[in-house]
Amino acid sequence: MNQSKEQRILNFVLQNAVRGDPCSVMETIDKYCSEKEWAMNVGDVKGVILDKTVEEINPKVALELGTYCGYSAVRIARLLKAGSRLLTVEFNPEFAAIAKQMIEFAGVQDKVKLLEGPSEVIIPQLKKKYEVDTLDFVFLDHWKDRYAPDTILLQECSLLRKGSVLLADNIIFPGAPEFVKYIRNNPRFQCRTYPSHLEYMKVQDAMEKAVFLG
Ligand SMILES: CCCNc1ncnc2c1ncn2[C@@H]1O[C@H](/C=C/CNC(=O)c2cc(-c3ccc(F)cc3)cc(O)c2O)[C@H](C)[C@H]1O
Ligand SMILES: [Mg+2]
Repeated sequence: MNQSKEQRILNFVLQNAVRGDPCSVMETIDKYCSEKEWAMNVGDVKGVILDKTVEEINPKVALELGTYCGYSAVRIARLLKAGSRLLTVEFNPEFAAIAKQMIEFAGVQDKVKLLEGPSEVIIPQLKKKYEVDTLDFVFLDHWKDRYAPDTILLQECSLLRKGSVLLADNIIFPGAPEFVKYIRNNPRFQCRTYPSHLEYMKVQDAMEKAVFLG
């Protein structure tokens, strides 16, 4: 049975990156995906916007929706201070298994908890089962039509507090029109758009930052 693209990405990292070095893992994934096979990692260009947002917030508790191969989980976790944690949600078992290996190879496994399952099931479990009070930072990068419903669900589960920051990938391409409409017209969020480029391509994309006002 021939390998999946995601397995090929992981193997390329295992054979070419430096174990325990998150930057080496990110660079190796970016190299493979820009030279060999494109994949939907946030990438090195939009990744800088993600980095700056995480560094500005310095979250104690961060949530990622849509782990995929673990690229952005490694990217976020490398910036977390001691005692901080990233909860990342992935419902595809094959991708979860690949991401787990990617996170462990990068050496950030002590900061990352990979939660396998759909976000609409996991989000309501965060308080009781995963001992979350509120979330400081949420990175949305899963199915684009799920950004808005999951943002509503986060509020319904009282997981956002005054100042919680959401950062959403792919606002232009593939686009998340329902989310943009919902969040920009919502007086409870202060929004800002960060124009950028689609990972590994010369195509316009953007990220949306939304601060919950409580
Ligand atoms: C219903 C369950 C919801 N709950 C869920 N709960 C848990 N996990 C979930 C849920 N929904 C999805 N996931 C997981 O998240 C991942 C999904 C990621 C999705 N990302 C894109 O579609 C995209 C496309 C392009 C793109 C650009 C240009 C192109 F030409 C083509 C594609 C670029 C980009 O940067 C993109 O992020 C993963 C594959 C999938 O298993
Ligand atoms: Mg994306």
